[in-house]
Amino acid sequence: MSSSSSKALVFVTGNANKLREVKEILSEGGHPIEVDSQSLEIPEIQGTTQEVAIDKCRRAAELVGGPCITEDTALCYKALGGLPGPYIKQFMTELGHEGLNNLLVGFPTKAAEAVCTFAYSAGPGTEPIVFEGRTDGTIVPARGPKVFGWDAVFEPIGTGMTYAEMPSDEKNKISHRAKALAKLRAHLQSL
Ligand SMILES: O=P(O)(O)OP(=O)(O)OP(=O)(O)OC[C@H]1O[C@@H](n2cnc3c(O)ncnc32)[C@H](O)[C@@H]1O
Ligand SMILES: [Mg+2]
Repeated sequence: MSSSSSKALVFVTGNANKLREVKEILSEGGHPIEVDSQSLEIPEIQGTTQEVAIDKCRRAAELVGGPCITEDTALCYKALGGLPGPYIKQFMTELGHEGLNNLLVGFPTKAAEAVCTFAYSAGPGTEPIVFEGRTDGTIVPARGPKVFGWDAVFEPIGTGMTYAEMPSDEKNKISHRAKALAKLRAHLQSL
């Protein structure tokens, strides 16, 4: 982790795996974007993914005192009307990989959408802007290393592999996070 005294863009997150993927994705392509990071746990409100993301980014900008980005990941089960959605972290912690499957016992569809919402604030008092990326998949019994969140139980449509079974560069080509970051990158480059 590093922190910044200048006005470099700061990614505020308490999740080391997110930070690693964001750095990997932003370093690719012809125009790498550099971010500093601050490991802060920001309180998260209840609401839609966008409401949660905007509120978190507002709080982060106040703490950082400059431009920052935050990221929220939701896992939305079709059979459950989009839940657990932005509350997936607590579901993951309490139920584990098996529990994330068991939630769907009795439901005909195991379809789920991984949703990544980046929020960017130019600084304290500036309304955050959000950038969203979505990847469709299926909830399956865990396969692959259980290193990052629910990666082992999410199989993106048409890949035959869970996120956890993919080499990181493969995940980064199709992931919810990569799609959201492509939009954020375009915005930052237009400033
Ligand atoms: O500090 P922040 O950035 O909020 O980090 P967090 O870990 O609290 O993250 P979220 O609030 O967005 O909660 C999302 C949950 O989903 C998990 N997660 C996020 N991205 C994921 C990915 O690409 N693959 C698997 N699990 C992921 C993550 O570990 C959390 O349990
Ligand atoms: Mg969080």
